[in-house]
Amino acid sequence: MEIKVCGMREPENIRSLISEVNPDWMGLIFYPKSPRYVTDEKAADLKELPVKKVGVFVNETEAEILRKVDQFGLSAIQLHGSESPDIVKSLAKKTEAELWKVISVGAEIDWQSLEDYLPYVSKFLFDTATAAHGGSGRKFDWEILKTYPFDKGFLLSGGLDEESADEVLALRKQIPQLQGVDINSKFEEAPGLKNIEKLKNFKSRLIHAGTQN
Ligand SMILES: O=C(O)c1ccccc1N[C@@H]1O[C@H](COP(=O)(O)O)[C@@H](O)[C@H]1O
Repeated sequence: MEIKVCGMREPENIRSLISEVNPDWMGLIFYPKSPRYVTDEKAADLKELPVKKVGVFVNETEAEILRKVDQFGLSAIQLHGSESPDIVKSLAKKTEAELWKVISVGAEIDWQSLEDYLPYVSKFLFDTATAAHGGSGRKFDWEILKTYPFDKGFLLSGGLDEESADEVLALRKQIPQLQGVDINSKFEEAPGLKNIEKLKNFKSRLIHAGTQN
């Protein structure tokens, strides 16, 4: 199971995250309206860190996304707005960073509407639909994912907390394309500042329980 810890910002907190939690991915939010927004001044501190970084963007221009990939040394681009397949296709021609398309889940998902993204994305990420685009701390009804029709892997997101580990593992037994989780606001002391003990606890529950089954 992959673990992405999103919404990181503070250098000391990031150092602890890398040395004590060692997640597969660390997310930096480049959406100016987010309380977890990472400014350009942080680039020098963050570029060379020994962790794969994912930039989170909401309907951002292509030029700005590509600038941030270079400036922050991003390994993946998480498109968390209403970016069309054409935008993703165009980005795919211009960067080697992985492209992840977020699908905001409300009552239903039109699976057919995801087909045009398939050639260009490394994975999908399912999050709860919210006016603020992300970071809602709310789960959606995961039952809907049992009808996921593609082989492409995806991450599960939206309000995951320490208690979610067992449920995630149970879901994975039914949906092998569920390749990991993205965790954020439920592990925070303040926006952009994570509780390292909670993260360690969640990871060990996910890994330990995963090896028992
Ligand atoms: O966290 C934010 O502020 C944010 C703002 C705009 C787009 C995405 C954002 N975060 C992403 O939201 C999901 C779920 O977060 P949560 O667990 O519900 O707090 C996660 O993918 C973050 O990358």
